[in-house]
Amino acid sequence: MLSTLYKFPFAFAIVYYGVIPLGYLTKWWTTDDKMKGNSTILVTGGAGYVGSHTVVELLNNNYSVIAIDNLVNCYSNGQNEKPESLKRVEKITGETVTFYNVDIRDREALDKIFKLHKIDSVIHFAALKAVGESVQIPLTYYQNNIAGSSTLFEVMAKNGVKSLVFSSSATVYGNPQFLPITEEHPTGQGCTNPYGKTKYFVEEILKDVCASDADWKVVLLRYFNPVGAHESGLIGEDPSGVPNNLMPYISQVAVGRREKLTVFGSDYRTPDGTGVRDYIHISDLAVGHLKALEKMLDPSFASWKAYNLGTGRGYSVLEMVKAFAEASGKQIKYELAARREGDVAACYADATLAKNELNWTATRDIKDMCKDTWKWQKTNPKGFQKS
Ligand SMILES: NC(=O)c1ccc[n+]([C@@H]2O[C@H](COP(=O)([O-])OP(=O)(O)OC[C@H]3O[C@@H](n4cnc5c(N)ncnc54)[C@H](O)[C@@H]3O)[C@@H](O)[C@H]2O)c1
Ligand SMILES: CC(=O)N[C@H]1[C@@H](OP(=O)(O)OP(=O)(O)OC[C@H]2O[C@@H](n3ccc(=O)[nH]c3=O)[C@H](O)[C@@H]2O)O[C@H](CO)[C@H](O)[C@@H]1O
Repeated sequence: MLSTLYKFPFAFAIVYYGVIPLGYLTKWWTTDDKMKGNSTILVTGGAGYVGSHTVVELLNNNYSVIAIDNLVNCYSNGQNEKPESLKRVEKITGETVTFYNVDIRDREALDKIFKLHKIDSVIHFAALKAVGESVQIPLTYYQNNIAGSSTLFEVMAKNGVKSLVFSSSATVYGNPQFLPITEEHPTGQGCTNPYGKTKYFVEEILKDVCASDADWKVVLLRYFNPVGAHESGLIGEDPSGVPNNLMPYISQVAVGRREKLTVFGSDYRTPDGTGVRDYIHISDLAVGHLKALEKMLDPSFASWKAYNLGTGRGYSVLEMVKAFAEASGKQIKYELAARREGDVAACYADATLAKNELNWTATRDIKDMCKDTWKWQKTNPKGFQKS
């Protein structure tokens, strides 16, 4: 049966998927994943903010990419349309992205993809990520992020694919007990919201999976605060509704979509009283995933390992406002307000381990982060949706 599948992927696709946009079939029919130099990577949540930027780096580095996404948090012209972010990725790279509108909780659909393609590794981004929303609808978050991840891992194991990079977050460290935060910092204890807990729980699941089967290789990447956009200005962060995070809020003030920024807290024990974070350019973050894939090919790499991805340098809210005003030439109106519940005063990484073991270090500074965000925002004031 399997050999038939590989010989006749076209027919298989029609039988199992019914109506599929012709482009995808053409891709299956004409492109042998192995024709490219590097390996084939399944990217879950590939149409999202971090996913799309990582797909650019993968394609630029000769990997073949199979992207899946259920479109819950990305813009598409229709259920059978490739998401706009991935169309833009194709424009940037000149390469085609194979895309499936699939939910990671859909075991059968996932299994078919693993059987259609010879997948070498998985980069797992797909998740719901709004902290406030996760407090309102925790079961949805546990179902999507934990049950979804566990289904994905089961399908991977069944198909003999046991190499994974997981999108984790500095949120697993909770309220920092020391700064800068190293990977040795305790995790899980201070996770105060369901979203943060899902990151911690999935990390724990993966550690157990590695302990049970020595064939698994897992890299947990703990992101600090990803910001910025691809230097082309073609892809970037596209939050729906009012942005929760600082950088997209500032850029929407600059472009005139919002009147002013509310600065949450000016009485923290930080140099100017506002919260300090380790902002990292999204393209640097994306490169970190390629370094993680390379690391897992090292014969000495076994089981799992966690790495911080940050710059190691913290910036306050007011420093970010100033840097963005300089990059955009726009005045950023703001007002000082009370602290936001759940916020910590300061959080920044010790990224030495990633430097030493992944040969990765952030290369873009705060000016690049603001310049690229502004380029994306001013050329796409409404994000990917054109009108
Ligand atoms: N952006 C950040 O600030 C940040 C920080 C730390 C960690 N992370 C993690 O990085 C990953 C990517 O984040 P992002 O900022 O790109 O978010 P995003 O929402 O832009 O991308 C996630 C993508 O996953 C898709 N998705 C969600 N649930 C799915 C499901 N069940 N099946 C298939 N697709 C699904 C969404 O449609 C979306 O396109 C997430 O796991 C997130 O928790 C993000
Ligand atoms: C509690 C919370 O949401 N945590 C998430 C948020 O971390 P952070 O809270 O670190 O990121 P953020 O961008 O929401 O906030 C950064 C800093 O800006 C401040 N700020 C933010 C928005 C605003 O309108 N005004 C303002 O002053 C905020 O108080 C903090 O000091 O985002 C991260 C990704 O980037 C992770 O997803 C975290 O889990």
